[in-house]
Amino acid sequence: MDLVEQTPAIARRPNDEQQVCIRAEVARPTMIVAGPGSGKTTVLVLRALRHMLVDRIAPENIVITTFTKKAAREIRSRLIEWGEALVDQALATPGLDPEDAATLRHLDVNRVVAGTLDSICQEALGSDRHADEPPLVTLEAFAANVLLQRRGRLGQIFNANQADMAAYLAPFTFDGTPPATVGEAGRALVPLVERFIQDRVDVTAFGAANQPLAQRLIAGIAADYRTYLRDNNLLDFSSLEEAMLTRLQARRVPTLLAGTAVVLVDEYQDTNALQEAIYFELVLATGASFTVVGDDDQSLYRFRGATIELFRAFVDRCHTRLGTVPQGPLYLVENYRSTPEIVEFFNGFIREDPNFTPARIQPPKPVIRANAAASEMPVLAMFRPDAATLANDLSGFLSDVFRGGGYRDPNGRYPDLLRRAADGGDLGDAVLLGFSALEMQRPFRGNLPKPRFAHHLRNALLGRDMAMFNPRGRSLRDIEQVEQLLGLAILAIDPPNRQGEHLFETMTITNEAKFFIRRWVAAGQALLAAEPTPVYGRPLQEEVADWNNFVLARPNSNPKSSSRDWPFLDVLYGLVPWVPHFEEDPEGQVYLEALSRAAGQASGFSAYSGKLVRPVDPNADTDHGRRSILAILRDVIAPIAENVIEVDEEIMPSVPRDRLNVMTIHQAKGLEYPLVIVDVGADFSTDSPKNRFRRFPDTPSATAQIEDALAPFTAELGPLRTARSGLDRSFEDLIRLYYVAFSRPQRVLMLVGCEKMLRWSATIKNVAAGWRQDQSWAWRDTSPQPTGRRNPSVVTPPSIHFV
Ligand SMILES: Nc1ncnc2c1ncn2[C@@H]1O[C@H](COP(=O)(O)OP(=O)(O)OP(=O)(O)O)[C@@H](O)[C@H]1O
Repeated sequence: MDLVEQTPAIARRPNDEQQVCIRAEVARPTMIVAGPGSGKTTVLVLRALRHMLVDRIAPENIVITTFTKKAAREIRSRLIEWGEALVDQALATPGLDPEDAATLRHLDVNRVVAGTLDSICQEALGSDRHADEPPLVTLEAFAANVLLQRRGRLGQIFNANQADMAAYLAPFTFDGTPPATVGEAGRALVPLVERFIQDRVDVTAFGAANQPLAQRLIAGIAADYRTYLRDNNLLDFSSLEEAMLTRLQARRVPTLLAGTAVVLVDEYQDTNALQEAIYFELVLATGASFTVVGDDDQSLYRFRGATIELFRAFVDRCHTRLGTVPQGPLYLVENYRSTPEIVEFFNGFIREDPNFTPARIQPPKPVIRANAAASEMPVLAMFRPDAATLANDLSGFLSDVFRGGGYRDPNGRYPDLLRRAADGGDLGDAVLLGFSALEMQRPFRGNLPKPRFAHHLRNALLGRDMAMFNPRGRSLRDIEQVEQLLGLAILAIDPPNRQGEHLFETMTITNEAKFFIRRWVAAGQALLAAEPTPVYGRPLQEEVADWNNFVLARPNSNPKSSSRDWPFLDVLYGLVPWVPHFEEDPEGQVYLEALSRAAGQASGFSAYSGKLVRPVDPNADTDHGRRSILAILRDVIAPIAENVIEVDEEIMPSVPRDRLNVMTIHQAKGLEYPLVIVDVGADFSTDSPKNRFRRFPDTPSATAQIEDALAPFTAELGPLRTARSGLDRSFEDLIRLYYVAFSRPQRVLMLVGCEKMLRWSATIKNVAAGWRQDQSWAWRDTSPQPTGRRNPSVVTPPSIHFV
């Protein structure tokens, strides 16, 4: 079997269901519900094209929203590719009306408004300001955390009421432990405060006098924070969407959306209450037609407020809010993505646990069926005693498939040779998906972080001359080149010869931050001492010395002295040429974007806007130059050292073809690959309570607990969500997660894990490996054995072939 990507849909005739919805009336909302790979996104794209080509709706009046930037790019490229093909074909029609021909020639499909709802809100509100209005700045989560601490007075309040606050926030932290520092409290608080808006919580009732002290304090912190944002024209992601809703409710539709005639929403199952309100108001304000597509079994974003019940009740909600009964649900039942063996596997998986059934859409949607002929390639599985052995064997398998003559089952159970596509197939046709993409375990109680499977795999691949693309696998602060660049930047703006000490040593920042900053400075010093090759004849030492002259107000003939101030970004970019990894390596480019974003965010909330100011008296406490350095250290450098800056690999338009792409399952939503490897438990070698939340939770997840805590104050959502227990919802989330993973492959699905999970008497229970919530195990054949025969030592599910 060659690992070839499937032919795109446009090459074939859409199936009947798709034709039904393509012919749907424009004015009535439409709901399409269908399983994975059935063409939901394809329908949206075709529908948009039909509106442009048949209904003559201008592209800029069509809005398509999707869940990730990557999916938005995918939709845009399909629109352009298929749109151009259709236009060419139409133009070749004999006797075409000249007016129609002129319209077709001028059609610019690129003008369709396609993106995530956040990005569309950002663009619509940002481009709609009056000339005298200050620009809106959207804050990232880390900046929101910093501001909560400072402007929401979290620091003082937390320190004065630590026992109450820590106990209240404990269930909402990553591992359920009470936050010990203000930074940790901030991290637990940000999602709660965002939800106040996303879930449209009655914050007055939440913080009322009869409520627990911690709740009252949190309501106050949130109020101060919101006031600060409002007064300073700052928005976090939830207030960005809220601002859009307010405009729409007041019928002040932003110019970008004013002419909207069509609203098409992909992945509607992950919509939150605030987003639902935006869609309804946009439709009411513009009279646009409204189509949503989704799959209740693929809702993954509960932690961002996604409320599957809104999708399940779409028909009723449309009726109530829009006053019209939508068409649907319409079903798509054929899967055009995967082989029948894979479809059978994920169909079985989603129906495995009877406790999951009530969480699914009612009436149940039809079971998805494969459109392709049988491939004779079963679902594969590779289980090994430990993560290092597994990494080694998996890299050997990948090397056979993508670099060698192909992989053949040594036992001849499936006759086909598995190999890369003859026409340009490469490692980029494969993806490794897992619960997390992290390559190191989180440090626990001061222990050194231990390498995880993805880390072993990176090394094993390197050993066979192959590489990985996993920028999110490692923390920014641990990357060798990031250490060097930030070390150099600190040496440039905060040289040690200021009364014998770096300024950062005198600051009240966390010990964690200081620890990493010191490490970076040492890395920077080492690079300086190594005297790297000059760039265009300029030695690195000179670049650093010039910045030193600027910040210490020394006479300086260099152009740097000419300006009154310099954005810290210029310091970073000035040093980048001596650390070529950032320009040459795809992972390096992603890291540089994250660093630039951290520096850029400072312009929105930091004193001196993230700029380095020329000093007058560099050693005086009141000097603005000196203070501007402190602000950069506190608002840009310290957050990176505290590991709160997220790496966003979505900025890469495409992953290099010669690398194995590693992603979280969340990121893989909506995507497809010829070969998908799903990590179902490579690092689960014991039944450790610490990793139970990833495989078989014994307590409700942090997100489920936040939902429970807010339920009494969200009159509408609360009862909907809590109809199922927090623990049930945590199980549901895991089932949906792995269902999405198992339905991504086009040709081959391979599960990888630790052998101990397969023991007949295994204690490492794992939803991804067929365990049901009632502790029974689908992979274990419990039918009565003939007398005298003992149970085998390991389970061997019939539908999976172990390699
Ligand atoms: N009618 C069709 N004929 C042939 N191929 C199709 C058809 N519809 C969709 N496809 C192909 O099937 C694959 C899956 O389609 P699509 O991504 O639209 O499915 P989806 O329902 O949105 O999937 P998911 O829910 O998993 O995101 C794509 O490669 C697409 O090109």
